[in-house]
Amino acid sequence: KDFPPGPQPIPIFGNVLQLNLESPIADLERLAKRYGNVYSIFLGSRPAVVINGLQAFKEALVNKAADFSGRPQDLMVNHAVQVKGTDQVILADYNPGWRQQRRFGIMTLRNFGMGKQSMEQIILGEIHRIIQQFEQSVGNTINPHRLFHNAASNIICQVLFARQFDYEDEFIKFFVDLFQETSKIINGRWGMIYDSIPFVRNLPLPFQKAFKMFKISHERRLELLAENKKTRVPGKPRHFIDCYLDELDKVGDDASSFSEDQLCAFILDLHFAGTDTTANTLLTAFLYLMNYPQIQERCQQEIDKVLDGKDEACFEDRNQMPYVQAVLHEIQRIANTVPLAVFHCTTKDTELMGYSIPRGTIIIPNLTSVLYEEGQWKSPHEFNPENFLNDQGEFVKPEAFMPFSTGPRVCLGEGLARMELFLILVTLLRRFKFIWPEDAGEPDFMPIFGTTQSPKPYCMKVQDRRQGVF
Ligand code: HEM
Repeated sequence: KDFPPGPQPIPIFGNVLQLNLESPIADLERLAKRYGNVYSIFLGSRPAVVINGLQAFKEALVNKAADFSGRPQDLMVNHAVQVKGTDQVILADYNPGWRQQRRFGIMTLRNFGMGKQSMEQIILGEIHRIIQQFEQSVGNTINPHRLFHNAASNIICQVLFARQFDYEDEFIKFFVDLFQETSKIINGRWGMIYDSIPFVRNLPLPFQKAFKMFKISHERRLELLAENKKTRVPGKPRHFIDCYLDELDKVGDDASSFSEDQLCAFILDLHFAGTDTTANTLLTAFLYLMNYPQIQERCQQEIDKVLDGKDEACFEDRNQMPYVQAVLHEIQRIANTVPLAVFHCTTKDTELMGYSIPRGTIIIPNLTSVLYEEGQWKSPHEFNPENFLNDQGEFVKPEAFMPFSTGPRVCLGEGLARMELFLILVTLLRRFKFIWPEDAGEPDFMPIFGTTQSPKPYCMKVQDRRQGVF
């Protein structure tokens, strides 16, 4: 009674056959037009409520945060990722253990230099590698797909365990493949089928690949932990893993949520969440900047002016770059990198915009609906930095800008991600001009859907902006 309305489900399948599983985004938008901003769909026999638009987001994820911040526990992603009953962090339900782990994670990332010099140094160090790769491609075309994934992965690896891998290293290759492939499976066609139709779960269907890859990834993380323990000096942390082990020494694993298994899970969460998201946002950035050359050029003018006489950019410089800030935010808005956030779950019987929603209902926060919401943006459906500029040309951030979601589950790595995006973009635009190759045809801006969505593979032509100057 009073459950949100939605399309009529059919037995066994619920509504999954009525959605385009290649990308359900357009169908979800169509359903919002028909049923309103809070409506229901059935994943097999499981009810889910889709939340759309800023108002519903604020009411659910902020004002009623305690009711709407759980995580479902019986989806493919839980079965594939969870090890030995650990809670993970991303997938942990709304409970004291999750809160403890999350608080530790935020604090440790911050102390390791989130907003401080050392994190900047890690990022700038990795940028040198990216530059080297681009230098080799000057005058030619390059597919940057793997490069940005490697770079994002390497940055988070240095934070987690102070290792910077060669881009050809097996370790980095394995994890980048794992993240790219499984992020497309989890919320994609096969993940939806697994979640909706329990009797197919043991069949040899493509989702089995995700299970296998996560199992291998667990073994690799165990090896990494064992190696790290050989050189660790308690009380002298070198990176995230050491900090965690120090904390474990302090609090013990009996009465706390801290344990080595939980650490192993935490590493995967940060490595996964920190790679595919940032890399795909960067790929979207260059796809658009190449195809809007006047916007790229205006960024370069501002960058040249602000960085004049400086060797390197720093994160603080963003305050002098309103246009670059506007472009970067517009890129994140249009990229819509995590289109359905991570599914939430109600922790108790609750209400939303006049509807009753029982405890344990899957909540799908449709971030796309907010990032493209009519009435919230000057140009909701176009790539236009004016969405983030006022009449005086100053940078402004509308409330509906929430690519990192909102509420207690808001992205834990937002600070790191924002620093990476700014420094990488600014440093690369200062040094190179990126050109859409003449023979590349019309650009295809329609992303490939997944938990994180990515642009279709493309090539870029690279020109060194210093040539002719020196
Ligand atoms: C452009 C880059 C990124 C975007 C767009 C992004 C977006 C998101 C979104 C939408 C969520 C789900 C929030 C929700 O459930 O409501 C999330 C969660 C999370 N993100 Fe990010 N993220 C990015 C980068 C990162 C990085 C670099 C890290 C790691 C350092 C990270 C770590 C996490 C974690 C651990 C969570 C789970 C938080 C929790 O459940 O309490 N993310 N992110």
